Amino acid sequence: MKPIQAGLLGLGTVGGGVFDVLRRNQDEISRRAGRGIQITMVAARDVARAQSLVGPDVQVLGDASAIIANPDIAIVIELIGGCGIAKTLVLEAIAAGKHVVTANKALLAVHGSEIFAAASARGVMVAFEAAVAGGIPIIKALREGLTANRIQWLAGIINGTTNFILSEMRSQGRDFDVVLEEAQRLGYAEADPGFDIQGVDAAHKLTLMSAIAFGIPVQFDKAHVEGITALATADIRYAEQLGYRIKLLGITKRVDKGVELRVHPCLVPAKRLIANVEGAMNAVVVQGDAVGTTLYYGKGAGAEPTASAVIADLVDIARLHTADPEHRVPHLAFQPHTLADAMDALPVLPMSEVVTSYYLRLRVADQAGVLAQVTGLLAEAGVSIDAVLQREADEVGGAGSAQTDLIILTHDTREGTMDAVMARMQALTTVLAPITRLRKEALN
Ligand SMILES: NC(=O)c1ccc[n+]([C@@H]2O[C@H](COP(=O)([O-])OP(=O)(O)OC[C@H]3O[C@@H](n4cnc5c(N)ncnc54)[C@H](O)[C@@H]3O)[C@@H](O)[C@H]2O)c1
Ligand SMILES: N[C@@H](CCO)C(=O)O
Ligand code: NA
Repeated sequence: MKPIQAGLLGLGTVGGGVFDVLRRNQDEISRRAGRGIQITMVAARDVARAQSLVGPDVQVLGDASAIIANPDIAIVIELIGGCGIAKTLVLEAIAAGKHVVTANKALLAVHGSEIFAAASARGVMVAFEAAVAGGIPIIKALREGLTANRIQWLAGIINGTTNFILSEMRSQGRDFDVVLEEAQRLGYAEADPGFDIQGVDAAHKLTLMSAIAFGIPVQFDKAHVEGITALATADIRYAEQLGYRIKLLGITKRVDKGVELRVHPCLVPAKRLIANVEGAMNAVVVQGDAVGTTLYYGKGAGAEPTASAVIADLVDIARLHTADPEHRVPHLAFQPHTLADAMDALPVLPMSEVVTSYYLRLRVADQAGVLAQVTGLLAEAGVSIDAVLQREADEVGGAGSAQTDLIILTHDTREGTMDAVMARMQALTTVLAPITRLRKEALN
């Protein structure tokens, strides 16, 4: 059989990795796919540079649309990123009847409904394993491996850049900004690293996993998104003293009233495997009713780990493209006509309805009665306390300091209740700075 031809749009970190891995492992890949897979055309901004990277056998153009229009190209690999030109090109490829492989989680989390509908109508596949947790085959696992299960929840470290920053801050005491620069140099960070550190990238990935886990449409606009920019090293230290690690987690959970969809820094018991996922590594824990808890771990960013996922999608397409579209795995695992009803039955809940436990840090006046005032307000609101840690004033503010840190861990509480009680605590004259609130999850 003749090799299937692909056009690659964007020869940056991931595009370069795809090109290299496909060339290096082409024999094994074609033995698996049943035919060769060749990138015969590349679109790049800097054509001369790209041509020198890919060699003379590959045609390099500045105009991506010309590649999409080429009748020999069956698969378009979109590795430009973002929701601008990338969206136009993906829709153009679908309209031209080309299958699409993309690592672009921002595009699919925001415009997935439109893109998947267009692809289904045209009978083409949009494959996106690389968009979530890089090289970890989590889309494959959720869509196919766990298909027997009613998924109850999943939680993951799904942004390598922030996990790298948090790991280095905790274990080496390094500064946030210095580690972020290193993550950018290593090719982990998004083009706009604000997406990483503000939790947006993790929320894009979580939105896609949530849709696949529960059979609901992608609803990025309903996700609760918090990043790590407000996290203080003091909190990382206190969490450790209490037996926890702080991780930026994406959590989606099926509860009675609907689905939780949230990204925020989170205390996780230090003994959990996921608490020990360090550096740019990713991990996703999935709880299914039949299988129980499963854990997926690996490199979530970087050229070749991400290329591994892109090429897996290319192989799937090479095998499946002649199959009747109805026999392919649906984009979001569930048959598309069932998604809207499921959304009514499982609405994404506002954060005020989420029930979780909390870590609170209050900078308070070091005087008698403050602890009683604060715990009194929690008791009045019906919030039960799990642990209290009070630092010596000298440790916090230096010798003779009149301030101290009070750290409180709570049992499960509705977020709306916690918001109200925090407002009352904040109004106390003995509370001297904005209260830090982090969530805490047992993940068992
Ligand atoms: N870097 C990672 O570790 C990683 C991991 C998973 C997913 N992703 C996703 O993969 C995609 C690519 O990321 P990246 O890190 O390789 O980015 P990158 O910035 O390194 O590469 C993007 C490339 O696209 C090129 N480009 C821009 N506009 C173009 C156009 N109109 N025509 C042709 N080329 C154009 C740029 O010049 C650049 O070389 C993004 O969606 C990103 O979110 C990246
Ligand atoms: N910027 C992303 C790349 C992988 O999607 C990360 O750091 O995880
Ligand atoms: Na993946």
